[in-house]
Amino acid sequence: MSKPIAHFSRRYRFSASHRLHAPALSDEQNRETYGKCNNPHGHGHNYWLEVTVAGPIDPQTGFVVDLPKLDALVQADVLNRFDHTHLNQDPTFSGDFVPSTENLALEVERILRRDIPGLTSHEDLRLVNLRIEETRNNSFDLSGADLESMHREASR
Ligand SMILES: Nc1nc2c(c(=O)[nH]1)N=C([C@H](O)[C@H](O)COP(=O)(O)OP(=O)(O)OP(=O)(O)O)CN2
Ligand SMILES: [Zn+2]
Repeated sequence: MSKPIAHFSRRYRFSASHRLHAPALSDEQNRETYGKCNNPHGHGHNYWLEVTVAGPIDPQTGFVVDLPKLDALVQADVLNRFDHTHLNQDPTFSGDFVPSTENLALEVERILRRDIPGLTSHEDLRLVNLRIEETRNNSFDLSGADLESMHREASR
């Protein structure tokens, strides 16, 4: 019989600044589109990142994932890269890829999709939801079917 699958979520905190500005738009269009977030001086957020993985529960440990290993991965690949940085200066966001929270979620997903299967020996561990909360009111999810179709596209 196959092992029961469970979802496990873990939250992380990081702080970063950004300016929402699309190089392809005029200054006026940028102001119209992004309003106060287009201020040339930028502004900061204390982001929450929530990572949800799914996989078989190991009958010996009772765990879906080894937490210190997941923490070390997120720390090394995501938090060390973005915490206390200006996102517009990150190479990913230095061109046309605006550092909106949607695009930040896409970049974090790209990194974690690559590295999460390596956390277990069976490689059945999958990233099934990624949430970034930018403010108390704004949050962005990449989830379920959307992630699956992104994975299929990427592996073509
Ligand atoms: N679709 C998106 N819209 C907006 C994004 C985004 O990433 N995707 N980001 C922003 C800003 O970065 C902005 O700083 C958020 O500001 P605001 O909407 O004013 O924030 P809140 O009202 O939720 O919170 P306060 O801290 O009370 O200002 C804007 N839009
Ligand atoms: Zn902002």
